[in-house]
Amino acid sequence: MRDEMTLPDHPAPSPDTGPDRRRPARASAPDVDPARLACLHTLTKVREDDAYANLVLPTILDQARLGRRDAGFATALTYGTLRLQGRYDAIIAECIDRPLPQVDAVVLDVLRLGAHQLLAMRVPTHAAVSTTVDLAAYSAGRGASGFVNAVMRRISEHDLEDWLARLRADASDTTAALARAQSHPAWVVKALRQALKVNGRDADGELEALLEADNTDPQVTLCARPGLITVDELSAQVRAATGEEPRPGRLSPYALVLSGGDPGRIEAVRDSRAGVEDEASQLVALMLAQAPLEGHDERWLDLCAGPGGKAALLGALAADRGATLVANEVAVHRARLVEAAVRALPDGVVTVRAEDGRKVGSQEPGAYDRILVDAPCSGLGSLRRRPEARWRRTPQDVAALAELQRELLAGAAAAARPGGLIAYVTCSPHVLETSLVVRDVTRQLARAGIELEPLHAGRLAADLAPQAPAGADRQMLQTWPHLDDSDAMFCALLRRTV
Ligand SMILES: C[S@@+](CC[C@H](N)C(=O)[O-])C[C@H]1O[C@@H](n2cnc3c(N)ncnc32)[C@H](O)[C@@H]1O
Repeated sequence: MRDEMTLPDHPAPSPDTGPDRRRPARASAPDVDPARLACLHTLTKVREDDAYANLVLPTILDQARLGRRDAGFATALTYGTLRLQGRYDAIIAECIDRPLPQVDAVVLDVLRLGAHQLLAMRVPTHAAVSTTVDLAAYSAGRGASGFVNAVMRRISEHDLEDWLARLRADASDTTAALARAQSHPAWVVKALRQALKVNGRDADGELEALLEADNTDPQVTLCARPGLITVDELSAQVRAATGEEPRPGRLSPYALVLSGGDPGRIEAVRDSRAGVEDEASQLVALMLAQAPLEGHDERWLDLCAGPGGKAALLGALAADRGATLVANEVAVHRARLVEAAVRALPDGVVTVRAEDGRKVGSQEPGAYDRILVDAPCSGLGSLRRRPEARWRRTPQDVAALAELQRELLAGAAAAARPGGLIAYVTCSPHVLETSLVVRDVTRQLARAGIELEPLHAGRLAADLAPQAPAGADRQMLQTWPHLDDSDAMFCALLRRTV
């Protein structure tokens, strides 16, 4: 590839022409676009401090005092760059003479931001190149700007389609081609292919669409908590605050979907009568609440409740039913978030606890009628909303989480009364965190004299959702970003028979 590309006006870009760390001659701040600088600060915090972009970006935008338009541009640029970092690194690697790891980390972040503007945003080439060069000069010294200028010009010689074809052509196999072109680690590509297969889907036909869906900006989904606010009332508040007409949910009767914007401008969100919650999350909470149950139906448990979206919906449904909910969360600061999420509910409906959920089975055996185990997981089902997550997670994380998930589900089964219901939920379609956990725990408990009977979660989902999810034919429900426009949420519904 490198040989095919000629750069008559510019020297071959090389890390040698990168920033001179000894004597950085920086451009002055007025040369730098504050929106792009805010993006670079965020990327630096994500890289150096393991920060979450969605947590640090709003503060950085506030400090930069950007107007709404510039803040929107900076948000799209930051999230898009983080999601597509793998694709851009592969492209940048084709444009330089040295291995990518030899490029200064700040310069590489600047180049990634530049590549996203050239290939995924409607920024004119000259503006993308000149602002990126200015950003390099300001953040890494004037010595970096020649290098960045040359790389940006090489990137701009091809459009996205052309680059993707080149990345695919240079890849060693299909997984590597998808990993490079669709910007996912290869192990995640393999795990998602397996998840599609296990769920009876056309893995080869659908995988690229799933990966592509992970690369899109998520919409903002609200949940109108029943008994606290109706969907119509919430819709009126959305219109008043944003001027936007939200669309009704497809998977949840309580959902309203907005194209974007700051939900904090909506009064009901501020006072917790509504919350920001993906439709599939709403659906699985509703499924636990509505699954048929014989006998008493008074004591509900949310075993892993923080930050509290599902606890707030379950609490609202429990209040309507005359039931109570214990919302348990091991991390104290996250238990405080649960308290905030449920604060609009009538007193006495929800009790928030901060304990290790693995102990509940021995401490309160047979105590609960309905239990939600929304287990800590890899989050591979919500990659759209967590732009940096795919680059942080490892296969080792998945194995460690699966162990914890098994312990939590086994504890929940012991805490359910005979006849009681358990919803085992993850925001990941990875087979090690989903069906295999359910299979292992069911077998292990059978040996201990506790029987778990699976209910048909897919059918129940189809009955409750305004539109049946794509996986409604399966006993264990799996929703999909590319088919349901939601997170990839897994839900197994289990009845403890003895
Ligand atoms: C997927 S999140 C739950 C999301 C939550 N249900 C909601 O809808 O907002 C998993 C939660 O489990 C918590 N957790 C991790 N280990 C736990 C344990 N041993 N016992 C209870 N909670 C735990 C994590 O701190 C995290 O807040």
